[in-house]
Amino acid sequence: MTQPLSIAVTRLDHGRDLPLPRLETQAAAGLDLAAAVPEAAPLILAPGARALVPTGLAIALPDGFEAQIRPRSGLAFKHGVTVLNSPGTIDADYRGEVKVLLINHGDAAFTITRGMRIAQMVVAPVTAPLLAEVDALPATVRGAGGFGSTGA
Ligand SMILES: O=c1ccn([C@H]2C[C@H](O)[C@@H](COP(=O)(O)OP(=O)(O)OP(=O)(O)O)O2)c(=O)[nH]1
Ligand SMILES: [Mg+2]
Repeated sequence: MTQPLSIAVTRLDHGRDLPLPRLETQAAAGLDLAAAVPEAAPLILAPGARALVPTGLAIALPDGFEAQIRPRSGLAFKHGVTVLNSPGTIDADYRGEVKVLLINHGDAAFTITRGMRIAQMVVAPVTAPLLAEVDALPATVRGAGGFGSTGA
């Protein structure tokens, strides 16, 4: 069983009445994020349009972790609505509102209502990369081959 990781969260004024994100099933990888758009003003995403959707949440990840904002496959499959910058990156030192950059790749307008689950947030460990410049890199069989170099 995976050890739970405690993450401090605050609900901002415009998200106060929305439930905190939770794992929808026992071993789900992502916490579903809900849209904190006003009840009286749903956000209408025209075909081809994008929008930064508020979640009403701010978090403080422990050092050594990031959060990734990923699409929900159901929205992508049924409506062509996905996360434009997927996976969005939430840095451990970010204290602003978690926002979701959605794009409508579908051919119909998509309406985002308050509380609609629009994306999911996966928390993952990161390294602290320290670049060490060298004159030559260690040789490998692949070398510089890439972008289809092994065939179709
Ligand atoms: O989908 C996203 C992506 C980013 N962020 C917030 C958290 C993240 O820590 C910060 C910066 O994100 P990123 O580094 O991807 O954007 P940038 O264009 O490089 O902006 P910055 O110069 O602020 O780092 O914006 C979100 O709320 N949602
Ligand atoms: Mg950045």
